[in-house]
Amino acid sequence: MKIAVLPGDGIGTEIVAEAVKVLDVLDLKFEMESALVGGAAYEAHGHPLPESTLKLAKEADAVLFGAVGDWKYDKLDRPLRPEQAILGLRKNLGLFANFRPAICYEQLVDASSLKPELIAGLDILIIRELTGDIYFGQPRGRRIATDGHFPGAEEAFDTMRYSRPEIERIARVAFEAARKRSKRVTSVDKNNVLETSQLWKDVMLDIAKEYPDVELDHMLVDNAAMQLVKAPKKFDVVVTGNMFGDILSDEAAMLTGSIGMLPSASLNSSNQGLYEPSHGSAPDIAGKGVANPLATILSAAMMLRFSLNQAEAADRIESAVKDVLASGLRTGDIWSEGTKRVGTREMGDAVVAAITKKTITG
Ligand SMILES: NC(=O)C1=CN([C@@H]2O[C@H](COP(=O)(O)OP(=O)(O)OC[C@H]3O[C@@H](n4cnc5c(N)ncnc54)[C@H](O)[C@@H]3O)[C@@H](O)[C@H]2O)C=CC1
Ligand SMILES: CC(C)CC(=O)C(=O)O
Ligand SMILES: [Mg+2]
Repeated sequence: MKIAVLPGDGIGTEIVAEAVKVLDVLDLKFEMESALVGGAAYEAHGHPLPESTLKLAKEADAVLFGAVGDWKYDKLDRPLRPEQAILGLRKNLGLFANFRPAICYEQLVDASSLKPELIAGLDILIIRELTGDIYFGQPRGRRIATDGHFPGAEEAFDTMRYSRPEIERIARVAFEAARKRSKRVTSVDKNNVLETSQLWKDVMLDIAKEYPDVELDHMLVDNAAMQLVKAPKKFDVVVTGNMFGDILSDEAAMLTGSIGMLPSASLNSSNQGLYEPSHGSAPDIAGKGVANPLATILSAAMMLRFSLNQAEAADRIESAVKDVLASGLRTGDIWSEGTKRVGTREMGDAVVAAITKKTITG
């Protein structure tokens, strides 16, 4: 088994180092190989997703990814921007199904700005379609106005596009996931305005016929954004398109205490996966040693469970994370009165120590 380790930029390198430390202590039989990606790869090789990095990712059984991007690359041509690396990996590996579980750990209920009764016991699974929609639709581009009325004015356009097969396969992923949970799926779209969303809803209704044991409801995305903070526990499995899922999952992260707590798994049809925290490279805190590594560590646990057939090891990581939170250690993003503030490295060390202690005491 081989894991491609792609730390990327900003806090990516800091948090992935902690996840690797945790994987190392499990003493499992796999090989890890690292490569540059994003801005780091652009600096070294002139491209955010060099052929060698893509090849490593394709050949690996799983990819552990940090984050890419920095404001300093904002003026680069789009194909050279660091974010194209993660989009390119998703597309090239066919990672169409993105799982973003928003779980509020008991120990973090008080850290949230939401009322405890709203989030205690929260366990939502956001399933985001990841290789279609406006992030990939063609044509896209910019036009210089030529009519002379607005000399130099520019028009820019992107294309929101979904095909029936793309929606069918993500629908099945959501219904299958719901079967293992509460048997409820909420499909989120904007069908009152968008053609793509009308197709999305039609296809969801069609696929629902294959799953008579699962209840399907539909919600418009603006309402869903509101309901997520009003009554989050009413949701169980949420299935939505690429852009809406991007936005709603960052919102849902705050129900768990912080964006630093939301892991993710992006899978293709052969269960090969890329595992990354839901957040970005956080240039504002990069290099300070304060980023929360738990979303990445929990993503590594998802990797063990989904792609590497190591469910027991995944349980050990998740249980260690709970122990560490119970012991009162917190990075700044989840800190609250009465808990102990620690940095990225100390948090990773604490998870390693919790795993080691459990191994020794059984
Ligand atoms: N998958 C990826 O590689 C992603 C890359 N990005 C890129 O990341 C860069 C920064 O984007 P932003 O919009 O600032 O989003 P971001 O998610 O990087 O940061 C948003 C806010 O959350 C905080 N934050 C994020 N992760 C944290 C952690 N683990 N611990 C503590 N605080 C954390 C940051 O400090 C910041 O205040 C951009 O270049 C963006 O394109 C953004 C999202 C995903
Ligand atoms: C480059 C972006 C689409 C990454 C992002 O925000 C995400 O996947 O959550
Ligand atoms: Mg995002």
